Order: sequence, then C-alpha cells, then structure tokens
Amino acid sequence: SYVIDQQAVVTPLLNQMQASNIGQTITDLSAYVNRYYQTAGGVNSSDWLKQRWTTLAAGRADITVEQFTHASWKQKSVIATIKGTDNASEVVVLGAHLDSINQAGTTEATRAPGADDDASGVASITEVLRTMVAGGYKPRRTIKFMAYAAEEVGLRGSQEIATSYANAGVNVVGVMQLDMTNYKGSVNDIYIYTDYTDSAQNTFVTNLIQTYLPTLKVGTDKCGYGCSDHASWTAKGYYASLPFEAAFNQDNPYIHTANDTFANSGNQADHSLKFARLALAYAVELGSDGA
Ligand SMILES: N[C@H](Cc1ccc(I)cc1)C(=O)NO
Ligand SMILES: [Zn+2]
Ligand SMILES: [Zn+2]
Repeated sequence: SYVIDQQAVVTPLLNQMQASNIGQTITDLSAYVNRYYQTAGGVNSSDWLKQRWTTLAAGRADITVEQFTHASWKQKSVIATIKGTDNASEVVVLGAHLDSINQAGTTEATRAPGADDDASGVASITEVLRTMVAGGYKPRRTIKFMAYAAEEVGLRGSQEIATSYANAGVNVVGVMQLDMTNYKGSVNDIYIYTDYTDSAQNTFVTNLIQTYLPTLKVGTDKCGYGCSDHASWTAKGYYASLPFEAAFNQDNPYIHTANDTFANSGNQADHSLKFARLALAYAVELGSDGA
C-alpha cells in the first residue's frame, strides 16, 4: 500500500538537495567525448561513476558499489546498494542510463555529450545518494541506484539486469526511471508516462508530488513504445514509473546529437532538481516500510 507517512524524514532531506551538485555531475559526465556502450568513453565513464558513488558512500558500511558486467559489450552498468536494516529482501530501484549516442553513428571520436539524455538522470539519482548519506538516512528496505549501460541500443543493460533479478527471484517492490530531466519543454513540470508503467504506482508518484512538491504542475502522456529502461522492468512483471521532463514531442530537440549539452539545457539544473527531489521522496517513502 502506498501510504505517505515519512514527512519528518523526507522534508529535511529535500531541503539539503542542490541543483548545483546536479549540474556539476552533468558537466563531469558530458566531458567524455561520448558514453557510447562500445567506446572507451563508455567504459571510462562507467569506471568514473563507480568511483564517484564509492566516494559519496564513504563511511557507510551498509552501502556497496559494484559494476554489472555485460557479456556482449564493453560498457558496464553501475549499481550502488544501500542494504536495508530489517527488511532488506525487499528492494526499491532508482534508475537512469549512463550511455549516450549520436544518431549519425557513434565511433570513438564522435561527440555525444548526452547532458540531458541521460546525464541529467544519472546526476539526479546521484544527488539522492549524496543527500541520503549526508542526512544519515538508513532505509528498512534495500535501495538500489542503477546507471544502466546500453539503453540507446535497445534498453539492453536494463533488460539484462531486470531478467537477472527476475530469474533470481529478487523482490523489487518498485522502480523509478529518470531519463531526461533537465529540459523544460512544456507547461507542466513533471509528466507521468502511463504506458509501459504501473498505474497504481503512478498514482502514488502523483500523490508524492502533491505532498512534497505542491507548487509543481503534473501532466501525463504516453510514449507509444518502450521509450526507456522502465519498460525492461515492466516486461518482467515489476512496477515501474517514468516521470519525464516534457510532453510527447516537446522533449529536448538536441538529444542524440553533439548539441545535447548542459548549455542547451540552460546551464543550470533547476528542472532536474524537481526530479531528484521526487526520486528521494519515492525512495524514502517506499524504503521505510517494514515487512
Ligand atoms: N527515446 C528516448 C527519449 C525519449 C523518451 C520519451 C519521449 I516522449 C521522447 C524521447 C531515448 O532516446 N531514451 O534514451
Ligand atoms: Zn536517448
Ligand atoms: Zn535516454
């Protein structure tokens, strides 16, 4: 049941979250020529993120950071795990994708900064991790932060991970995907996508926005296809949601080109901060439930 009852924990944490931190991570990730799943940039950015998350987790024996190796391509996914205190078998997942692509074809030297698609999502969940550690938050359920490889070439990294989890019988109680969070292309702030997602969880997400981000306007829309990694989890029977930056066809026009830069998202991460805050509220509210 999606009861919202962690205000005393969530509200102080939300106030610690900063757009500047998100912007820095977007800048760091955009500095790689590209983060394509088969190039050195794709491999090196994965190793960088693993180190970054490891640094942010310093001092927390309940947090581990690992890479998930994919047999048929070079880029590894990165997973940070906050082990739950007394209900650790139930898992909450916050996801984004690490890879980037240039629609003209991506070789070692092809520029694909992927600032919005999807450094913005990785940076948003990174700020959630940083804030939880800074605030000393310890969940009862396990919370996993996932930066997927190879989303742009068919949701392949998340498909392998979701399949592996389903085959192992991991009890993932909910997944939130953040893919493109920093380009405000539409009148509303957050758009809840209703296809390839779970409607009950989408209602919970909408209620979280009303409770914790009451000044924000919410819209809904559909992709019409499996438009990001949430679809991999839905396909395996898990409950997933996709809060997205804009209405369909009003998303960032620069994606999959050399012009998907932080500058072309306004050189600030104010829009991403809304999604980072929503993701924290989601993870704490779900993560605080006992068996
Ligand atoms: N196709 C998706 C981006 C995407 C997702 C939703 C909508 I509406 C428009 C565009 C992608 O490139 N994900 O990496
Ligand atoms: Zn994309
Ligand atoms: Zn994307």
